[in-house]
Amino acid sequence: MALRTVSALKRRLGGAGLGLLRSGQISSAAGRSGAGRARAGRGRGVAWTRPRLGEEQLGPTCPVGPTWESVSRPSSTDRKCLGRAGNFLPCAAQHRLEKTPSYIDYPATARRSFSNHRVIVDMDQSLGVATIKIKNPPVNSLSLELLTEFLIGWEKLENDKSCKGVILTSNYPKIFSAGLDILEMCGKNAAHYTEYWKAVQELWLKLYMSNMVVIAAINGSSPAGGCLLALTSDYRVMADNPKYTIGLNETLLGIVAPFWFKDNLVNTIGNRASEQALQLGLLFSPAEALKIGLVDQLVPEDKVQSTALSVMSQWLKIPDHARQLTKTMMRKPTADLLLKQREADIDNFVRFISRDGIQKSLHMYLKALKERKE
Ligand SMILES: CCCCC/C=C\CCCC/C=C/C(=O)SCCNC(=O)CCNC(=O)[C@H](O)C(C)(C)COP(=O)(O)OP(=O)(O)OC[C@H]1O[C@@H](n2cnc3c(N)ncnc32)[C@H](O)[C@@H]1OP(=O)(O)O
Repeated sequence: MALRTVSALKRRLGGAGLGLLRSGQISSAAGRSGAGRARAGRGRGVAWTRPRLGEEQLGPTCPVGPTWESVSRPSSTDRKCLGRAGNFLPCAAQHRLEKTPSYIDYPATARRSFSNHRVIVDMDQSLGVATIKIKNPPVNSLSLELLTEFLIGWEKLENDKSCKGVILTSNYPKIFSAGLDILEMCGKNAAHYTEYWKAVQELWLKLYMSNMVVIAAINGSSPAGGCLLALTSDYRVMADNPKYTIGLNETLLGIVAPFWFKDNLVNTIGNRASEQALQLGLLFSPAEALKIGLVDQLVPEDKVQSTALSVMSQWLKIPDHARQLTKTMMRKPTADLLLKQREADIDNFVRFISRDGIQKSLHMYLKALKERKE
């Protein structure tokens, strides 16, 4: 039976760092700027008192990420921790996550892998670099299940003190990701749309604001949400194959890229190019994408992964704290805009996507995709 909710998925995967995720709210229990990072104590950007594992610090005194405290600090009475992306989690639960056994608690060897149904994570511990391969056939659409599993994998890496960089790629050459799963936005109810949009927001916030170096190895087409996923990274290497396209093509589906998609694009390619790209729903060839700065480097198909790795090693030579603070300085204002109005953004999405006209557009787009094959 298909699992349609985060809570259902939590039950199925129970234990994999998930016990703490509240239904409908995918939460970072111990993001790098939160308690997990403090425990790791490797100064990812900011110095602070380092609590030891087992020191229960419940309530408002619990160490939280300094860079995000100002965003939406919980009241001193609500005994909750603020995670990196501004989401709340009971502090005791946060500490339980820290103690949750995972592969990072085992003796270190050069390579470790873990995977769930839709995400493969391969960690090279000697380099401190993980590769996340998206594996959601046929086209790596970003379904709720995929988003949930991705977030679980991401959280594990965030909590792994040896992991300094992540390469994002697809398990299926030719398609990096087909973007948001249209089926998640069609013919469902408001509760489902809410849950789905929360997961989309959460993944974007986590990736966009990660202290790790994130490099996208774009080995195929990457429309809409797929492009957004790539845009969260610090550097984009794309396969130089003119058959592939990348861009925020939402208007072609009769929908509108939310403001934070737009902001991420503007920060990358500038206002004028974004205005045109977004209104026309442009999908760029790799050469065009390179020209406007949507991607940073084109390489032959079989060199995408190795190039991403060598770029990663360059980025990892920069003193970590300086790079992280710089990244935060550059990106925080953009992320804050969403953090300050997450609920309103969800309401907008749910209202917009529930409209009859929008549902009709999405159905027609899906139909056209299918007919293209026939
Ligand atoms: C003003 C207020 C605004 C508030 C916000 C409001 C609105 C919300 C905005 C939401 C933002 C949305 C972002 C998105 O990401 S929407 C998704 C956009 N994605 C696309 O347009 C890509 C569509 N797909 C393709 O172009 C191609 O499939 C391909 C990725 C290039 C791969 O081509 P090919 O290898 O030829 O595969 P097929 O086309 O044959 O596809 C195989 C099956 O997969 C189904 N499919 C494809 N894409 C999706 C998708 N994104 N979601 C769900 N399903 C998808 C396709 O229909 C085929 O299914 P079938 O085998 O059953 O026929």
